[in-house]
Amino acid sequence: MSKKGTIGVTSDNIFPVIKKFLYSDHEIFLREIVSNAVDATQKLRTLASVGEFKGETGDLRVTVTIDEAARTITVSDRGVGMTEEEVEKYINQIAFSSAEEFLEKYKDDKAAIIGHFGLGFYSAFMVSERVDVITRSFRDGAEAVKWSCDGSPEFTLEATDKAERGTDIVMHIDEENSEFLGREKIESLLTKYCKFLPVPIIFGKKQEWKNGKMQDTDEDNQINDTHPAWTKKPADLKDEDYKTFYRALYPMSDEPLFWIHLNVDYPFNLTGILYFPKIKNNLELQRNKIQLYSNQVYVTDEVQGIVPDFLTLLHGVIDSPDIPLNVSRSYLQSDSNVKKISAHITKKVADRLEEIFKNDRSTFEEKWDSLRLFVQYGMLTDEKFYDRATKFFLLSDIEGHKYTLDEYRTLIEGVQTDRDGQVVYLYATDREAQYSHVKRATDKGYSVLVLDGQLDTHTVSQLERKLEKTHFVRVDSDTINNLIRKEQPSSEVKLSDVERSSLIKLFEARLPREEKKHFNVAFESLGTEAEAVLITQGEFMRRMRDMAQLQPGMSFYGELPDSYNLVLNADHPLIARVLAGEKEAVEPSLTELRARVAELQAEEQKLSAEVQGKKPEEIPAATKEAQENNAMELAKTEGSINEQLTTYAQGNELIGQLIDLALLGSGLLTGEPLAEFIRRSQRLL
Ligand SMILES: Nc1ncnc2c1ncn2[C@@H]1O[C@H](COP(=O)(O)OP(=O)(O)OP(=O)(O)O)[C@@H](O)[C@H]1O
Repeated sequence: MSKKGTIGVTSDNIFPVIKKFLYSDHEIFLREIVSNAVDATQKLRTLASVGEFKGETGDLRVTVTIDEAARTITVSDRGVGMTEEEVEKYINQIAFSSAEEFLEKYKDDKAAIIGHFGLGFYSAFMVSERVDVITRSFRDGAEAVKWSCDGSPEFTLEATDKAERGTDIVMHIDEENSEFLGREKIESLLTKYCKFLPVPIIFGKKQEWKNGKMQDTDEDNQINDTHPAWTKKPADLKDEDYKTFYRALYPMSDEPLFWIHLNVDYPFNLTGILYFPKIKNNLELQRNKIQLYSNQVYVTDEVQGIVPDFLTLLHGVIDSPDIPLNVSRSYLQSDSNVKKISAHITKKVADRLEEIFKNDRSTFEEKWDSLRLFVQYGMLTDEKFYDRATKFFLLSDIEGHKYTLDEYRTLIEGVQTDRDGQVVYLYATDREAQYSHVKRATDKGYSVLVLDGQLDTHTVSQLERKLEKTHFVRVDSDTINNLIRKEQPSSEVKLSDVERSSLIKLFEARLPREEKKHFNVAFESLGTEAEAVLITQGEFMRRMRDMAQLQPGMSFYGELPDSYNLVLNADHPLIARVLAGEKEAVEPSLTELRARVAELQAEEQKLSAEVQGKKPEEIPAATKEAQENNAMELAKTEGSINEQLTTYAQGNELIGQLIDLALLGSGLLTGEPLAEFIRRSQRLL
């Protein structure tokens, strides 16, 4: 028997297309050819188990060999093999037409196909100038045949000698792809794609270092673990087995925190193990660690679109023959199986966390810091996950105690409800820098949370939206009496208008002048025991700015300067001392100017009364002019007062010292201003 033929092609020659196709992904040929060998082996096992094959199955292994001199890679199996008719049918017709169909379908979208599955046998032509298939069917009396094709649509098919059942695929590697003739290259590809195939894959012998070089030992070099942990029953696995498997997947990683063994067979098939890694404070670095398999064949480690975004932070393996692989990612997301799979995994992950929380809260709390970012990300991006996570999401207070949302509410409700019935959650983002504010709050009997994570700003907004009558306020956003506003109004500030405006000028004169910071002087009556001067930063603007840093489209807030309040405690003796000093040193020379200001202000009021209710055109020109002149003189006189106050303030160390103490109390005094503060303090001492 010897035969020549032409593969039934519609297009002239699709081989050049195959060669170019997926140029950067030529390596997948090895996965395709080895998994065909594994399929053929599995089929034989099945036939043997149902009694259709009665002979000896023998050692069912797949071997991969390289012959550098002959420039070939051979993949051999002892599976079902093919008869001549089967070669005609499967290799010439089915394999060819499916390759052609595949190319036609995805010629514009090839990069988007998951793991580039489906090209099958013909992917061998991406790297070969000729491919031989030497095969003998398992059927009694079947004769061996050799099919050979050099990449043109012509092939030959002839009888050949082959003692054993099974198939050898011999790929004659072309010049361009010589790299695939290297042992290390092939070993690394086999490790990537075939590490967990269910039939032993043997690639040469294990090597050892001997007489100054690497030499073969007698032991076969088996690439794969045919029974990876995820294919076993959870009941048969110990914690150590899960950890060992994790190390096999990610040799350099820290130990995982927890894991989930997935095992579903209805309404779709899915197995796998997902691990919770320690997530450091950077979301991006953690992605793409989940490996996707289809019946133990590695497909891809890019699982976006298959699992919700936040789950891509997990590590591990998902194996599902029900995820359609030869489709584009955009199609995937709308596939109903994929949607179900995605929802199922989300639920399992939440259930598992809840279970650990309930059964072993102390371990859960211990690991919470490494879990928190993941849980928050899930809550923020997945409503269903949010609902489930509210049972185990934890808030940490300044002392490190951890509470669920419900527990915390119960704890603070009594003391921290304001006059409008809002429960106020106080928090610090930096317990060191905000220490003095934290202390004031805890001294007052308030609880303070620590929210210093990458996603906390978003979480705060989410909780305010989700929880009723809930308001989050950072400890330094107002003075202690105003953080949580109660029934009794805070006591009145007893300062005259002139005193107020003098103090504003005096302090403004010494406030730091920075482009990115804006200070506003305010007054409060905080009692003689409280600080003389302190700095607060309004919650709303600060939060908007924090958000702007994390979210594109909010850059408007990001560009605004940081806005702070410098709060002067009118009750404090040091403020009284500043005023007294100013009154003694500056006021005498201001007497005339102050009197003039009073006159001008009275005049201004009189003129305003005259024009009140009149349209601009009804106001006499003389009145308008008088108003303008009056305003100009007022500004000028006030300017002179301010000048003198400023000059005085600049030479007054007490004011400088008070401001610096307030900056220090909010962690805002650094660099040269801090050095100057130290020098001044020494002088004063
Ligand atoms: N090593 C082998 N032993 C026996 N039959 C084989 C072997 N390799 C390929 N075949 C036959 O050739 C057919 C076509 O192979 P091809 O890889 O193109 O497609 P497939 O395996 O059916 O699908 P896939 O696209 O998932 O690889 C197979 O279905 C099988 O019948």
